[in-house]
Amino acid sequence: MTFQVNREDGLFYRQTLFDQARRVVIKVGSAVLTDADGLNQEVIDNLAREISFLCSTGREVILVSSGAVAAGRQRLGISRQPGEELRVKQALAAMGQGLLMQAYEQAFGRYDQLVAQVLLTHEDLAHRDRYLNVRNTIYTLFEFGVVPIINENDTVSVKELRFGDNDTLGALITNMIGADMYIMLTDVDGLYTANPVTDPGAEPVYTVAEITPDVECMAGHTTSRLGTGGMQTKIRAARMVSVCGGSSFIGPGRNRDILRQLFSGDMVGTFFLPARDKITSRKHWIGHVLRPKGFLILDDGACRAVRDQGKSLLPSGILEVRGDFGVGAPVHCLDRRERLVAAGLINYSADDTRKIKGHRSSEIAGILGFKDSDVVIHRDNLVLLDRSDNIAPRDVA
Ligand SMILES: Nc1ncnc2c1ncn2[C@@H]1O[C@H](COP(=O)(O)OP(=O)(O)O)[C@@H](O)[C@H]1O
Ligand SMILES: N[C@@H](CCC(=O)OP(=O)(O)O)C(=O)O
Repeated sequence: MTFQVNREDGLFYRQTLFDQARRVVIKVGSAVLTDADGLNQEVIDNLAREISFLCSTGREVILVSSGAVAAGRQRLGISRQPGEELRVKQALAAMGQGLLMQAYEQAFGRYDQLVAQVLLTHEDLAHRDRYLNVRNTIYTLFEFGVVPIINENDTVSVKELRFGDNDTLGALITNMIGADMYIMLTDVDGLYTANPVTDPGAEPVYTVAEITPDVECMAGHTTSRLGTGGMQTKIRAARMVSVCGGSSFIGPGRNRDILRQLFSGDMVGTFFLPARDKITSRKHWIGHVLRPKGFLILDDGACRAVRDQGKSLLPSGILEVRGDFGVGAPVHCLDRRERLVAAGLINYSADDTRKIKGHRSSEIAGILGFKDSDVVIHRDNLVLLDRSDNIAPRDVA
């Protein structure tokens, strides 16, 4: 299979990238942290030991941790019901987040490692000033030698704008702070060619050079009662990190020495190499953090110009405009079959874009009575996406 590299090359890449990684984000999922009785204290103690060890090697580490809902459930003594309402989960998270932090505070305390709680909503990352504030806070915590422990602020997150799974949140944080590596610890040994829980013939994948549609097809949803998103959200997260130049890893969170093993070059779990063509942090923010306020359907020529020739989007290539948005809003560009092509910040409002669609740039001033730009989306504000980046519902946010 073309997306995989051979074992020797894989080992070499891993060793080099782990040696060089100075800033690392570690995400630990509900499937590992929690069991039927709530938080698994042994896993928390072990994580604290392993992360304190990494910090002692001079690395800056962030922990993205789930577990608030499970901890709240444990304290209230109520079991999980099928189709549980969001408000119930939010109430459980409100109870459990404090308990989760208490568990970490104690566990890290044994190694004299300081920790801090950072709770985020999607809105915090979608507003550029808030995004930069969060980043500065994290950098300052690093200066103090503190490990930030991040979770979604479940209690205030509205349904439509939730990260939902912490895989995505961890990837956004990795790119935001320019971390070298994103480590996702879960309840399976890594990525398999199919879900190993349901398919006994599934084989482990060690090193992924490029996240092709073949790789995406391997990923199934979660079969655990505790996790959210399964491998699908992990692969998408790995892809987001890879296009920004970082590497990712998926591996077994219950393995006692997992971080020591990884950083000493053991061949465990699945490693994803950085993409060859990386995008800037600003383009990452446009394409992966912002949710679209509208959609543009493009003709084939416009898709080719944007995707293959790196050009700006002209009004002549737009077939249809969906949604109601203002100047500067984030929009998604789709092809005729409604497959995702790109995301960008638009130079005209929805009403004005509807008026100029299908026309030449030289006609804009005549139609609108003004012309702010020849192009509808400038290529500096345009980032290519594909099917697997589609995190937004097709109706407008
Ligand atoms: N191809 C695959 N390889 C490995 N695991 C897979 C695959 N497809 C689906 N899975 C599922 O993904 C689960 C891990 O994801 P999830 O339950 O969301 O964990 P977490 O809480 O750690 O994020 C595994 O338990 C497994 O059921
Ligand atoms: N934010 C929620 C967890 C979300 C969640 O389950 O995510 P994941 O760990 O990716 O399966 C909590 O703290 O309980």
